[in-house]
Amino acid sequence: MASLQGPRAPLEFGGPLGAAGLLLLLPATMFHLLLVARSGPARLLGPPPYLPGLEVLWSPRALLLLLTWLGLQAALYLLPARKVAEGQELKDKSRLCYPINGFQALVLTALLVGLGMSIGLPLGALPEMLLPLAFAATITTFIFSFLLYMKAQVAPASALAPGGNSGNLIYDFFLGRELNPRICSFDFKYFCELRPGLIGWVFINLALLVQEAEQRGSPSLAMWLVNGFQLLYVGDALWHEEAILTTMDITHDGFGFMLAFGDLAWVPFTYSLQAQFLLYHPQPLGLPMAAVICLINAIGYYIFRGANSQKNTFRKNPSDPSVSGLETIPTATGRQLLVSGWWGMVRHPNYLGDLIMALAWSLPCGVSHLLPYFYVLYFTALLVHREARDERQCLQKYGRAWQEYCRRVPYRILPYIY
Ligand SMILES: NC(=O)C1=CN([C@@H]2O[C@H](COP(=O)(O)OP(=O)(O)OC[C@H]3O[C@@H](n4cnc5c(N)ncnc54)[C@H](OP(=O)(O)O)[C@@H]3O)[C@@H](O)[C@H]2O)C=CC1
Ligand SMILES: CC(C)CCC[C@@H](C)[C@H]1CC=C2C3=C(CC[C@@]21C)[C@@]1(C)CC[C@H](O)C[C@@H]1CC3
Repeated sequence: MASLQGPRAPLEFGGPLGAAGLLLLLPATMFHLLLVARSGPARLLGPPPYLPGLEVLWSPRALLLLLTWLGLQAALYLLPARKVAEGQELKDKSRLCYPINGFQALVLTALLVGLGMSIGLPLGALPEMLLPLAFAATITTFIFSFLLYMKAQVAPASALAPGGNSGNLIYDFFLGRELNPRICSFDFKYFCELRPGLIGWVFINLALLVQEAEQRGSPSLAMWLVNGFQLLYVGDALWHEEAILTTMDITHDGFGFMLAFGDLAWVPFTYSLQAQFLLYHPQPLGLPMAAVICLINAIGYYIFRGANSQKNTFRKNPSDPSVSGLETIPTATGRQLLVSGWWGMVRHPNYLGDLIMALAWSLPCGVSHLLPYFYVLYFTALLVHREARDERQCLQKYGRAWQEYCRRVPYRILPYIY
């Protein structure tokens, strides 16, 4: 049976009040963005054009489509995988196994959607359904998070996350109580983190591109760039799926409303904001500017992938020739910290690359509106907050060695600035 964590576990996200605020603010922001993106003025900070009633938001067809999508992704998750990876060691010294077949799921989904389109699947009709789909996803994640909360009631104490077990219902519902909720070998958090939302984002983008082609004869260059960049990002995440097993989402955070809503609603419906904006507000983009934006995305991707791969290779095999020459700091845990290469430049080079890419995704939308830059603003806040959380956890894990790392590499994300 689940027991509550010790009284000293620090509360995050502003405690119960912050969690309650975010429970309302996150869905409200998502609907605001969806409504504003299709409005004429498209003002991020202005009021929404109208407040949709239940007859606009609720659609059994949208719910059915969402459930079919989740079912399809779950079926693809259960297909034989090219590899089964082991996760980090758990409190009880065991390790869970995870199928590595996310990229396969993306390719098979693309084939199925392609096949569907060839026999008349109206993908271009999807943009009109985004509001009811987002509403269905919101209701589904509230119900899902409640079920996850209830499941944690009967989980053994060793299965609980370090946070999310404060005893406060709202806080624990938001953060998530159980670390790796599973039914048999089906891992809900791992499944949600990379599959339905991330792959859904790509296909929502594609639907917006198809709709633009139907409306204007062909997709705009700006729409191609946004689709291409974000497909690269999602394809990369699924190709390197195993890397997710060492992220704080999998190793530290419980699975509750924050991640369930983030994965299943926030990612597909707000990360596709640039493509939504472009459908309703076409932007001229010349080839020279497009080339500059491609270069910015390439630089961002180079840093992001270089940093992530360097750390992942080092963590898997420190004597790999590509990392064995790097300078390191030993820690009391037996693990080492890289202090040269990408990780000697700033303490989170992968975040820097990710932020540069975020900028490249918004630039095709021009500079006439702030709305398409919402992702850059939100993502900066998310990564600054995430960096602080990671820093706290690393200080706890590595103590003096972490302090030494901070002394040797003083900047967190942006060299000489932050
Ligand atoms: N698009 C989006 O919405 C989001 C994208 N991301 C992206 O996902 C990726 C993963 O991010 P995230 O999980 O936050 O964190 P990181 O991949 O940056 O992992 C942080 C961990 O890396 C290890 N580490 C830190 N410094 C060093 C060092 N010098 N040498 C060796 N290991 C070190 C530590 O863990 P240990 O020592 O235990 O290995 C630390 O806890 C990033 O590229 C990020 O940009 C993240 C969040 C949201
Ligand atoms: C809006 C909420 C307050 C927070 C929601 C957070 C989630 C949207 C993100 C938490 C960590 C994420 C990661 C990714 C996507 C966004 C979420 C789920 C990636 C899968 C994106 C692709 C990268 O290559 C890996 C990322 C891991 C973390």
